[in-house]
This record gives sequence, C-alpha cells and structure tokens, in this order.
Amino acid sequence: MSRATLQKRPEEVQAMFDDVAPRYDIVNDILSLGQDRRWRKVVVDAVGAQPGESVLDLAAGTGTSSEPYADAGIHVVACDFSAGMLEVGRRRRPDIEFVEGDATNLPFEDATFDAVTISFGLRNVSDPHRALREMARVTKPGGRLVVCEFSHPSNSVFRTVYTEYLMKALPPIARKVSSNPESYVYLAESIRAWPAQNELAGWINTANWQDCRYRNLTGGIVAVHHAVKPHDGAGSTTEELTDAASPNALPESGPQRARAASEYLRRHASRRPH
Ligand SMILES: C[S@@+](CC[C@H](N)C(=O)[O-])C[C@H]1O[C@@H](n2cnc3c(N)ncnc32)[C@H](O)[C@@H]1O
Repeated sequence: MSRATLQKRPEEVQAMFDDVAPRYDIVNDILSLGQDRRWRKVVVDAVGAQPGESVLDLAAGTGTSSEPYADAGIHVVACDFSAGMLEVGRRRRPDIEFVEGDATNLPFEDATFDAVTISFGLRNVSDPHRALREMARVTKPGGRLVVCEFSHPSNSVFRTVYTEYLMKALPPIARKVSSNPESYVYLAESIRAWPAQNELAGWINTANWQDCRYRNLTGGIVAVHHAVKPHDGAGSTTEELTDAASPNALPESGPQRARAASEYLRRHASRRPH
C-alpha cells in the first residue's frame, strides 16, 4: 500500500491513486457524508458550459467529476495521470474521452478548451503554480477556470470541530472502508497544509488568469474558485477578491469592506453568478 507525503512526488501520488481507485467513489461518499454530490453540482453551475463548448476536467480520476458534462451533452475530456483511476473510469463510462496526462505538462494544444476545471486535484499536484499556467495555456482567450478544492472553514469554532474530524475521526473510518487507509492520513495532512481561499485566489491571478472570485461551500470545508483567461494573455493581480456567496470573504469592517462590497455588487449586476 502506498501513501504520498506532503512533498507530493508525482510517482508516489500516482501510485497512491492507483491503489485507491477501485473503492474511490464509494469512500468519497461515505467520508464527505454525501456532501460531495452538492459540491459537484455547484462546480458544474460555475463552469456554465453551453452545448457546443469543450471542457477539460483535469485530475478527473474515475470521471465522477466529468459525468455531469457528458450527461448534459457537453464535450468533456477527462484527463488524469493515474492509470488505475483512468481504468476504473473507462470501465464505468466508456462514452467519456479519458486521456492520460500530467497537469504540469498537458498533452493538449494551446487554446483548445472553452473551460477547464479541476476538482480535488490541484492540492495533489507537485507544482500547482505550473499546473495553473498549463490550464491557462490550453484554455481559449475569454475561457473559464473553475477550481474546486478542500479549504479552510471561516468560523473558528467550526474550524476546530472540522480539524478534529479530519485528524482524529476520519482515519479510523477510512481504516474500515478504504482499501488504502494510509492515503486518508495524507488527505487530512494535505488539506491542513493547503493555502486558504484568498491565497489560492492570488496564486490563480498570478498564473495567467484574472478576476478570481471564490465561493465557500459547507462553511468553507470546500471552496470553488472561478477565474477568466484574459483576451490579451496577461494575468491580473490587482482585482480585489470577493466571495460570490459568503460575506465572510469580505474584510470584517471599514472602508476596505465598503469598497469590496460595492465592487461585488457591480460585478454581480453585470455578470452571471457562479
Ligand atoms: C482526489 S482525486 C479527484 C478525482 C475527481 N476529480 C473527483 O472529483 O472525484 C485526485 C486526482 O488527481 C490526480 N492527479 C494528481 N496529480 C496529478 C497530476 N500531476 N496530473 C494529473 N492528475 C493528477 C490523481 O491521479 C487523482 O485521480
């Protein structure tokens, strides 16, 4: 049984997902208490794919995150570097195009996709900055990025309870239901070490994306970040960040909050919410 460390060496991450592949989806459902279905729906809405568009679902694993697009008649490419996860995916959904590829060196031409999305994958990539730049490279100018990842609850009491769940309750449950319980120790550690919502938005804005906004789900256990690929190819680091759903992402008080709130209203008056 293999388990990755926080160094996230690609061969260790690959081997770990090869191991968990056969029971990956059922264990996910159990450990997230069924919340993952709701999170996935929010991601699909944020991507907002229209018929005729082409979507890349990166780190797609067994294709669970790709299915809703295929079901809606959207052309989706499910890309992952774990042969084990891809094998389960191809068996489950022979109608979906699965492609073996590394997020840090994508096997696609520039400007191929209208939207790129990655669910619970970026945290596992050895060089997430490079992966974000690669995602921008393969996206058409004006195209969208949606990143769904575990994050940090904004309420301190809830954060403490959740951290206890992650570090103490989750590993024994994983021992009962998973084929590779050690990998769930990695899951807990990698979630704790992952940057908070605003920091991740900063990473995205400096990786050739702009206008990054995020939305907290289940109190911030998960965050969904949305950004746009600029038409001139330049990223933006100047956008003030706002959260489409939760006022928790705004500064607590003062002129900064007022400015952020008016910026939020301006954006939402002119844009489709995600
Ligand atoms: C937790 S699974 C998520 C699968 C799917 N997106 C979902 O929502 O269920 C993470 C996936 O990321 C993949 N992954 C990690 N690093 C990768 C990389 N550098 N390139 C491609 N896939 C990667 C793993 O193989 C694994 O299938």
